[in-house]
Amino acid sequence: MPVVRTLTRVAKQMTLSPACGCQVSVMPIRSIGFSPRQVPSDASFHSVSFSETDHPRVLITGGLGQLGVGLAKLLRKRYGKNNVILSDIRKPPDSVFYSGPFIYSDILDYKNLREIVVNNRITWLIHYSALLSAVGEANVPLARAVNITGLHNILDIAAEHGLRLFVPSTIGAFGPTSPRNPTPDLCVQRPRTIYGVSKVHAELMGEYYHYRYGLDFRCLRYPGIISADSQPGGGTTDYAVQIFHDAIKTGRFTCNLKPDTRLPMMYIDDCLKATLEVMEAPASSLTMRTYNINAMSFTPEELAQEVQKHMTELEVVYDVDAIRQAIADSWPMNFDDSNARKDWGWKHDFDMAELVTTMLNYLNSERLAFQAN
Ligand SMILES: NC(=O)C1=CN([C@@H]2O[C@H](COP(=O)(O)OP(=O)(O)OC[C@H]3O[C@@H](n4cnc5c(N)ncnc54)[C@H](O)[C@@H]3O)[C@@H](O)[C@H]2O)C=CC1
Ligand SMILES: CC(=O)[C@H](N)C(=O)O
Repeated sequence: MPVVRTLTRVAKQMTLSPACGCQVSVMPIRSIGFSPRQVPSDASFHSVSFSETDHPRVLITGGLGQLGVGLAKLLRKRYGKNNVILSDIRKPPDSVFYSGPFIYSDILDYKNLREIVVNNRITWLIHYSALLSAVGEANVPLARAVNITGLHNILDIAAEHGLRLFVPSTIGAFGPTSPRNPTPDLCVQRPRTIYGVSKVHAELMGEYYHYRYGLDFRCLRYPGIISADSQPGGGTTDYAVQIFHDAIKTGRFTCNLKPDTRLPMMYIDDCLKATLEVMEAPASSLTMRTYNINAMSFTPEELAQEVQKHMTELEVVYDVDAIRQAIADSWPMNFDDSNARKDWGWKHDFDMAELVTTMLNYLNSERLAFQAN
């Protein structure tokens, strides 16, 4: 029985392969004769490995959210405009549409995804599509479909075509029984949101595909991300973006979390830098496939005080949203990212003071430009 023999060999390799994940191609899909979707073993004939091209050919899913456009800008600067394709199910604004390749892609449509990967000779896939924590709780069936079924499509396409795959996870992948201050990479993960559950599932499935099929899966657990030129998509950490907009527009901010709710946070430039760095890191430097990354940790009260150093007149009131508060109370307060710092040299640039100055400078200059027109 050759199939049984092959599987026995594969099983032996699995037991022998080091837990570090340094051997990327321990079990190529071809060696077991079927891909995760049961396609014939030669179905990946059209895949293009990174070494065959000067630059990776990158597809970003869910690219019109808070993070995708900024990441596309960074990657296009590095790899060339036409080597980075943004995709989403929404209509892009003119500024995005005319800044580089954009394509419609619904991650729930497997055939369409595969066609995009094949026709555009994609080698790296950055999977940003998701429903975040608060919107996920408001629509659990949709969150389950996009975050879990969609991820399965992504994993299969990536494994079938030999892609390097990045899937972000989050502080939301931890729950009330996790150590919260600090939260290490490896500990109990029992989140209580569909978002968190789907992200733990993504971490585990990605790592499983790595060891089982040799998928080059890379994952960072992002903290709450703060950006000036893009809006957050419905998360628990959104208050830390909204405070800046309201401070500039009205001088008054109503916070939906309690003043002493401490959460890990990061400025978007650091988040995108980390993503690029982990994607470029040699596989031999990665002792794990999923890393915490962090920059700072603060409460709404501490953030408000820092903003008030620049805008003494800012008034902050609290009107707590019970659902968001319960989520925040189950998440890490401080994130231990020592493994990322040790393995691939992760280092953040923005602390809270730098973040606040940068956000206010950006939004103020935007307001002045708007008034001048
Ligand atoms: N922004 C943050 O603070 C954090 C984000 N992350 C993760 O980073 C990734 C990107 O986050 P954001 O840009 O903030 O998210 P976002 O919510 O702003 O954007 C998500 C995008 O996914 C798209 N999408 C929804 N359903 C889709 C489908 N069926 N097919 C294709 N696209 C679909 C939406 O149209 C949207 O543009 C997500 O996976 C998120 O979980 C993780 C931790 C923190
Ligand atoms: C931290 C996240 O994953 C996101 N910003 C959310 O609050 O849901």
